[in-house]
Order: sequence, then C-alpha cells, then structure tokens
Amino acid sequence: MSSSYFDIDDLPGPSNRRNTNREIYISAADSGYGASVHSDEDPHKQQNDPNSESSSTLLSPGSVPSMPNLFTGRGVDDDSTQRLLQFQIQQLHYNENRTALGRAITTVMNILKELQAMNHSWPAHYPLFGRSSAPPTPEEDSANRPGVRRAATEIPVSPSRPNGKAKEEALLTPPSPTDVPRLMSSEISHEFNVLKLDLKLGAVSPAQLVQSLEKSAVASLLDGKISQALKHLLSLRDRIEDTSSKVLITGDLNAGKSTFCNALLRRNVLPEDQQPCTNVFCEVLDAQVNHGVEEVHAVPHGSTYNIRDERTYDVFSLAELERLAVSPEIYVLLKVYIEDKRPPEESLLRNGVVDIALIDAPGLNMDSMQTTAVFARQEEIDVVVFVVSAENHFTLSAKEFIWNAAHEKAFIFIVVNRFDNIRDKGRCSRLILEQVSKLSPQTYNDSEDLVHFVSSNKVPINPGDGGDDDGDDDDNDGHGGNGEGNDDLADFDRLERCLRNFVLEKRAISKLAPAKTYLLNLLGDIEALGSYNEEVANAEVDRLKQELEQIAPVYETTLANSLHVSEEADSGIENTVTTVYEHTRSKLETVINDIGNLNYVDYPGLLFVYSYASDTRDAMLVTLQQSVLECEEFARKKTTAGFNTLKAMGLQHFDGTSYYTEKIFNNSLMFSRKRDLLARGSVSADVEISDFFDLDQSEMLSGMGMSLTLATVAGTGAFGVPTTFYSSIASATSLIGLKNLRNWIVPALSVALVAGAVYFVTEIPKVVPRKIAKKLHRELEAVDYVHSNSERISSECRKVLRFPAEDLRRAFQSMLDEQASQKMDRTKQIGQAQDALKYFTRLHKESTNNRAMISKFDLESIPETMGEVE
Ligand SMILES: Nc1nc2c(ncn2[C@@H]2O[C@H](COP(=O)(O)OP(=O)(O)OP(=O)(O)O)[C@@H](O)[C@H]2O)c(=O)[nH]1
Repeated sequence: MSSSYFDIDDLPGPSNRRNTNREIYISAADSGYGASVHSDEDPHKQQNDPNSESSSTLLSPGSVPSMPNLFTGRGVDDDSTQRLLQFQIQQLHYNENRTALGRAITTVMNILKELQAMNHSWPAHYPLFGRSSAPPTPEEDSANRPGVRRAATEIPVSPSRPNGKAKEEALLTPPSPTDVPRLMSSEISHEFNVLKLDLKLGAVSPAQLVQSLEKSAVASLLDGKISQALKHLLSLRDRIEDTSSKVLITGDLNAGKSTFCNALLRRNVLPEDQQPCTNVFCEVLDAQVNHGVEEVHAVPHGSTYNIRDERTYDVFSLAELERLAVSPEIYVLLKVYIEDKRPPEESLLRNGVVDIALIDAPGLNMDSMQTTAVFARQEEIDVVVFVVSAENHFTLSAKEFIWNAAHEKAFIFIVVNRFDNIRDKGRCSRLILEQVSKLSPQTYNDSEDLVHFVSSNKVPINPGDGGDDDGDDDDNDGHGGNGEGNDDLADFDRLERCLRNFVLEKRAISKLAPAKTYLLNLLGDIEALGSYNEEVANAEVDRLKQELEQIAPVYETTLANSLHVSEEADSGIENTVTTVYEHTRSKLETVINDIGNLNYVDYPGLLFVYSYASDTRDAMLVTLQQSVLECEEFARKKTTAGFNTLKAMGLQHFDGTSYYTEKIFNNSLMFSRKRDLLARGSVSADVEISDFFDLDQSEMLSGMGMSLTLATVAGTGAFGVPTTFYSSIASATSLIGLKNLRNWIVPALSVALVAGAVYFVTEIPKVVPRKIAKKLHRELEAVDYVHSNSERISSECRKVLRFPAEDLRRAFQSMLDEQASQKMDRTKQIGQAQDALKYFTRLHKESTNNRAMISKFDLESIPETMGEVE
C-alpha cells in the first residue's frame, strides 16, 4: 500500500505547511460534491464543514495555477503544481464517490423502509438455507397442506429458478414436487449478512430457532433487523459526510491498546497498567479543536457532548485521566485534547490532512456491557485498529468482533502487540496470519500493509510530553529502547506509515469503503430476500389460485346438494305427514262407522239396563280411543322411518365432518301430551232415557208390527193392515165405532202395552248401542273428531321431522358459509400475494441494479494523470 499518488512527506513546507495544507485539503473536500447531512453538535466536524464558494474557486480549472502560491507562499515549480493539481483531482474523485455513496445510502434507506412496510402487511418469508434430511413432523406436514395457515417454515418454492448468483442458488435449493420446507443449515445461514437473525438460546442453533418460530415472529425479528440497518445507514451517512476520521483502537483486555495509542502519540497520555485499566472510552483529539488547550472533557452518562456547552461535560486536567479512565459508573466518554508538537508528517493526530480521533476502547471481555458497547461503537467509526496480544492470539470475543466488523469494513488494521515476548516469532506470525485469513480475507490479502507485529512498549516516548506532565521519563513507562529496540522501532515506524497511509491517504478505502461494503452486503441480503420472496409469492399465487379453482366448484356442488336435499327433506316430510293423516282419517272413520254394530257388552237384563247403556258407551269410547292409539303408533313408525331417511341424508353428505352431529330419535316421546278430544272430555256421550227408545219410524214399525201381531193374536185381528201405531188406533176407532171401541179398547190397549213392553224389553240390547253410537256420531261430528285427530297426529309427525331436516339445512349452511368464506379468503389472499409478488419482483430487480451500480464505485482508482507523477 504505497502513497504513490500523494505523499505527504513531499509536500512543500515546513513553515505554515500544516495549516495551509489543511486549508487546501478541506477546500477540496468541500468542492460542492458532497451531500449535506451535517450535525451542528460537533464543532470538530463543523470546523471542516464545506465552504462551497472557496472550494469551487479552488477547484475551477482556471484557478489551479494560482494554487501553489496559496499553498507554499513561494515560487511555483512545475512539479509541485502538478502534484497539487493531482491532489485536487483525487479529492474530486473522492467527493464524487462520497456523494454517490450518500445517494446510494438514501436509496437503500428508502428500499428498506418500503420493505419494512411490506413486511408488516405481508410478512416476508425468511430464507431457510439448506435442507434437513429428517422427514417432516406431522405439524409441518399439516402446515403445508393447502388452505392452512402459513408457518415460518412453509416455503412453497416453485420449480422455476431465476438466473442468478451463487447466493441465490444456495437459497433456492432445487425444489422437488414433494418439496417440504426445511431448516436452514447453520453454516449456510451465514449467507445472510446484515439481515441475519442471530438468535441465541442455549445450545439451540439459530436455524433451529428460526424454524421453530411463527412466521409473524420471524417477520418481527426481521423488522428489528431492518430498523437496525436503517439506523446504521444513518450513521454511515453521517460518517461519510464527516470530514474527520475516527480510528477505534480495540482488542482484548491487556493487549496493550493504551500503550500502542501512547506510542502513536509518542506521549504517555493514556493510563497503562498490567491490571485492566481502561474502563471508559477515551477519544484522543488534537487540542487545536479545543482552542489549543490540553484537557479532558468527561461526558457523563445520558449527556450528549457538545464542546460549546460546558453543561454537557466536566473538565479535568490530563493528570486526572488515569483516575477517570477507571470510572465507568460516572462517565461514558472521555474526550482527551492533547497538543502534538511533532511535525505533521510525523504526527497522526495533527497531520495537516484530516482531523483524527483516536479512540482507546475498553478491552473486550472486560464485561459483557463493555464488550457490547465496543461492538456498538465500531459502527460509527471509520477505521478499526485491532490490537491482539502476540502471546494470546485471537480470543473468541476477538473473532466475533472482527467477523462482525467485517460486515462493512472489509479491511481491518491489525496490530499484533507484545511481540517482544515471543521467542519463535516466525511461528507466531504464521499462526496469527492463518487466523486472519479466516476472519478477514481481504485484510489477509493486504496483510503486508494491514497486519503488523510490534512491541508498543519499545517505542520511545517524548520526554517532554509525558501525559502526567511531570517530565518523568523513567523506565516505569516501559517505553524506550533497550539496545535491541532498533528492530522494534523500525517495525513500529513501518506500522505508523502504513496506518497513516490507510487513514489519511487512502481515506477512500478507510472511510468510504466501509459504507460501500455495508451497502453491498445489505443489498445482497435484500436481493436474496427479494428473490426468495418473489419465488414464495409466485408459488403462493399459484397455490391460492389452484385452491380457489378447487373451492369454487365444490361450493357450487354444495349449494346444489343443499337445495336438492332441502327439497327432498321437505317432500319426504310431507309424504309422511299425508300418509299419517290419511291413515288416521280412514282408520277413525271406519271405527266410528262400525262402532254401533259391534256387540260390546252382554245385556244383563232389564234391571241393569242403565249400566248396560253406560258400559256400552264406555266400551265404544275405549274402542275409539284404542284406534286413536293405533293411529299414533302408526305415526310413530312412519316418523321414525322419515327421521332415519333424513339421518341417512346427513351422513351421506357430512359423515366425518363437524358440520353434522348424528342424533338419536326416541319416538316414545311423541304424543306424550294427551290431546285427543275424547281425553279432553269434549266427547262424553252421556247416557239418557232416550237412549233406550228408538223412535225412528222404521224401527218403530218393525217394533209395532211385532206388538200388533201380538195384540191381534190376543184380540180380533182387525189390525191386519199395517199402519203406524197411532193411525192404527184411529182407524180402529173409526171402524169399530165408539161403542165397540169401548169394548175393545181396554183389552187392545192392554195387549198393545204388553206388546210394547215386550218389544221394549226385547229390543233394548239393540236399541241402546244403536242410540249411543248415533249420539257418539253426532258428538264426534260436532267436534270434527276425525279431522282434528288426523291433523293432530300428522302435525306431530311434521313437527318432529322438522328437527332433523333443520339440522341438515344448518349443516349445509355452515358448510356453504365456510366454503364461501374460504373463497373470499383465497380471493383476498391472491390479491395480497399478487401485490407481494409485484413488490418483491421490483425489490429483487432494484436491489440487483443498485448492487451492481454500487459495486462499480471505484474508490481506489487513481485518476489517469496520477501516473505521470511517479
Ligand atoms: N512486553 C510488552 N509489554 C507490553 C507491550 N505493550 C503493552 N505492554 C504492557 O502490557 C500491559 C497492559 O498494557 P495496556 O496498554 O494497559 O493494555 P490495554 O490493552 O490498554 O489494557 P486495558 O485497556 O485495560 O484492556 C502494561 O503493563 C504494558 O506495559 C509490549 O509491546 N510488550
């Protein structure tokens, strides 16, 4: 890594060189190309803020010849003019890249915001990399059946595969028709970079955790990742807009970070100790920013530092730094302003090119809080200098830190310190470089410039610049030569040159490259996510359409079945009801018609004639009642048959579903409420005296005929002509004459009476049933007995059969409702999936295009004229 196109040591000088050089540099940086995200809070930044007027003047081609005068204040020679011109061109190039990156960050932020919104309405599927050979569990299996809720693991991938990169190839593992979404294997899950869901739960792998999570939970984790990325993009934008450079010096506990920092400053500024001693972030800055005053600004927790507002920090002298650095409970940050009196070509802090902040971080592994804070802090800095102890190599936290930082910082400056303690130096460097190759391949590729083996405590400290200001430069500080130090010093000098080159001259790499790397990594993730979800949405649309195609005819069939079954049930019920009605009617009519013709009770004789009549009546009523019961029994049977038919229909259509519940019918409960008119006392047929006489003419005639026969036999036989009883008497009176009548009347009447009495006595057994039957007929007719009973019995059948019929209808309705709602759901889901498909297709395309565009940002290339300088 050489500074071939710009070597600060060759800058004209030395007097005023620092300031004029800075002026020119800053002016160039402010050439109007930059975006404009600046914070007012940090005057450190403000000092370098653009001044577009001066810069445009400086950078306009016409102004170039006058620059050397501005720069050196002495005569212009061609060489220096050309150098300055090249420097300006280089700056322009830097600014162009910076502006382009700023725009790219804004674009990617917009993409992320859209993705976040989409993830809310259509939870994005998180790619599961790799495939487990284990068969799916029943839950997974059912989760993949059509129509069921999508789980986190459900990834219907269509057989079509996009043209794509290896990453997509890995994501979209060849699907088979029986493709069942499976776990990602943890190693391939590393494919995701920024948006990787790094879940930790005991021994459970992140991949397993992701699989076990609900889709919505995964989406919400992704949402968190997107928010983090958005925040980071903001800080990246701030960083590239910030003209200063922040260098974080971090590493394991006691690796010698503070010693290394002091060696860079050639001053004992930061406390060093064999005990862990740096507990608070110490940011070392040029005292010029603080009006040339050396002091410490200690920023308490919760305060936002503003150099102009003394309420945001406490001021201490440098001597108190040792005490402050171990007080993490009070202060979160120590801003250490120091004078570096060395010339700019030697000083890193006051280099005349760009403002530098050296941040000495607490050691990793001090405690988890501190470690997390260091991790977080690395996000806002430009250059990571990782100090590793040559004795201990990389610890787990160190590896994790470097791996994490490599997301955006392809290059990490690695200082292998305490090298003096190593005997087999060759083996040590080999082992460490091996580790570096795995942790950060790009750093390894440039290891000559980026990996240094040094002994920081061997670097001599400027005696007059001791941090404690006591001028004490005894052996206690551990720095300084011991005779063998020449090699160490040479190594450290080389390190310094490389660091200067990396931080100052190759700012495009140290400052812009992290933003570029992060954007590329992030866009790679978005691209993978977009492409994957495009596939998922496509498959989802197909699946839903298929489901809808299946549901629609099913719905139509169910509707037709429902109508048919409903009609069939109704007509079945009506048939049963009509049959029962007809049967009851005909049965009762027959019984009632025949009721007077039957011999129910034996005639017990004249003395018991009344009880004969009432027994006969009772017997008739019982017969009638009996026939009603028979009709009810018939109705029960018919109803049971009807019920069974309806049940069979239910089972035929709904067996095994939850729509229909099979019921048991207990027909003995039918007609339990006696509603027969006889039972209600409407028909009583009370026995009356008239029930013993039948005055019907024909009956009378036959009765009288027999009486007169008896009378003739007993008298004259003059009543040979059959007339009515009374007319016979009148005729007899006229024929015989009154005189004769007197002679005949008494015996004739007696005979007639006797005959009547005989007739009466003998006819009672016939007359009574007849008369009572007649009376019953009348009473039954009066209450419309036959119809109302038929109606009562058949209505009960209808009522009973309506229940299973209603059950059937309800079952069909539920089924139809569900199918209709499935139809609606699918239609809605198709709309959503189509929107998602459109969105993710666009996202995929956009991220691919943006990624391709950003990857073309050539941060390192040197404008062609540079070649002429060498
Ligand atoms: N032998 C040797 N000792 C060193 C070297 N660099 C630092 N040390 C010693 O290592 C011990 C720790 O040094 P520090 O600079 O305090 O280490 P640190 O990494 O800043 O420590 P914390 O900030 O507390 O994590 C001190 O005693 C140093 O003198 C080195 O290159 N060689």
